[in-house]
Order: sequence, then C-alpha cells, then structure tokens
Amino acid sequence: MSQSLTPSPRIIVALDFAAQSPALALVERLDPARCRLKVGKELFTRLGPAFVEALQRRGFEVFLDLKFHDIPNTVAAACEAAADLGVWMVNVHIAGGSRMLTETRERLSRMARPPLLIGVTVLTSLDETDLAAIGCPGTPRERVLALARLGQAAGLDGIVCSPLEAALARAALGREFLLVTPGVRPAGVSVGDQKRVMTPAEAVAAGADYLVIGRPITQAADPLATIVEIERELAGPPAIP
Ligand SMILES: O=c1ccn([C@@H]2O[C@H](COP(=O)(O)O)[C@@H](O)[C@H]2O)c(=O)[nH]1
Repeated sequence: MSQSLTPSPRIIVALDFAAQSPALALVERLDPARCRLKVGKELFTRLGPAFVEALQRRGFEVFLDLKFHDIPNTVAAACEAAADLGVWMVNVHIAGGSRMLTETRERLSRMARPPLLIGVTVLTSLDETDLAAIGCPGTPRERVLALARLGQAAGLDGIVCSPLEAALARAALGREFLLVTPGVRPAGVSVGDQKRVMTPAEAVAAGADYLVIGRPITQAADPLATIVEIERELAGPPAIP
C-alpha cells in the first residue's frame, strides 16, 4: 500500500466517552478535514455499529480500535465484520500470533475495500517493569521491534507503537509501513495513565504517520483550537523572510 509522505489529516481523535451525547457534542465541533476519529471499546460496547455509521455519515473516517486478540478464525471474522461497516482502519494484537495475522490479512484482502490492518505491539501504558510482571523480559523497544517484524511479515499495513519506538521502527521497517502512535502529549499536558510519551512534533520527527490523541483534545475547552495548535506545532516555526 502506497502512502503519502505526509498523511493528511494526521491526527486521530480518540473518542473515549461513556455516552453518545457528549461524544457527538464533541464531534459537532470537529472538522473531518482536520482529523479522523477513533472509536474504542467503551463507546463501541455502549453504542455499537450505529455510532460508527453516524460518524461516517458526518464525513469522518473511523479507526475502529477494538484490538482483537483471539484464535485466527474469530479475529479474521471480527475484522471482516468491521470492514463491512466501512471503517478506515482496524487493529489486532500482534501477540495473537502469526497465523491469526495471516488469516486476517488473507480474508480482508479478499474484500472489495478492506480497511487498513494495523497491529498493536506494546501498549503505551506499559514500561519495562510492567512487561516483566506479565512475563515478558526485555525493553519495550526490543519487544515492539520483534512484534513489528512479525506483523510486517504477515502483511499488516502497520503497527501501533509509542512515539519512543517510532524512529527504531521506521529505520527497521521502511517508509511504507504505517506507524500509528498513541502516547502523544502536547508539552505541559498531564500524561495520565500513559507511560511512553512524546509531544506531537517529537512523534512526527521520529517517524510517526498518525497521532492518536484523546484527552488532550477531548477535554480541552476548545477542541478544534487544540487541533489547530497541534497542526501549527507540526508545521514548525514560520520561515524567516
Ligand atoms: O498502546 C496503545 C493503544 C491504544 N491506545 C488508545 O489511544 C487512546 C489514547 O488516549 P489518550 O487520552 O490520548 O491517552 C486511547 O483511546 C487508548 O485506548 C493507547 O493509548 N495506547
């Protein structure tokens, strides 16, 4: 899959809300030319496919972030169901294994307009100590790279990683492989439950294609202005005449 060198829009707003009305109130203030939307486990469990369709009717491309992790047939079928919704991007946990990935890749590739298939490497809320506690020795960087290579070999379109691993992943996996990075915080904003974070400009400089940003935008007094501010940060300082 060929990608533009500067995918536009780069910002994916994570819609993590407990109900439809605050989520739609935020969406009404956003612009599909400036961001895509991510629907995760909380809203999808509450509202289901109808909510995704409502966002798409408003002109937004949707990343359905359900991070499937199950046996190959189950994950492949779930991704087909997501594709039937017409979403732009879906994801699975690469730790589900090579057969799960290849089966999903094959089944999506048979569809007329498959979504981008992205693999989660190491959640951005985990550090080396957390990994050790779940029986995974080594650094997040080592594990991200190993999982990313498995995902690339299975034909995924890209990975979810933290911006801290983006440069390493970009160097190892090439320009075409998509890097989707949560764990993004504008300077001075609370990191919350995230552990591996960078600013938007640092993430893009490191090689990230798409920035997943939730609370810094959804909890801002003016979410669209926050997006515009992040876009300015990404564009860099104005040229000196
Ligand atoms: O490793 C991962 C994978 C997914 N996420 C999701 O991204 C957003 C981040 O939200 P913030 O409010 O900007 O922290 C959230 O929906 C997560 O489920 C992630 O953070 N890390």
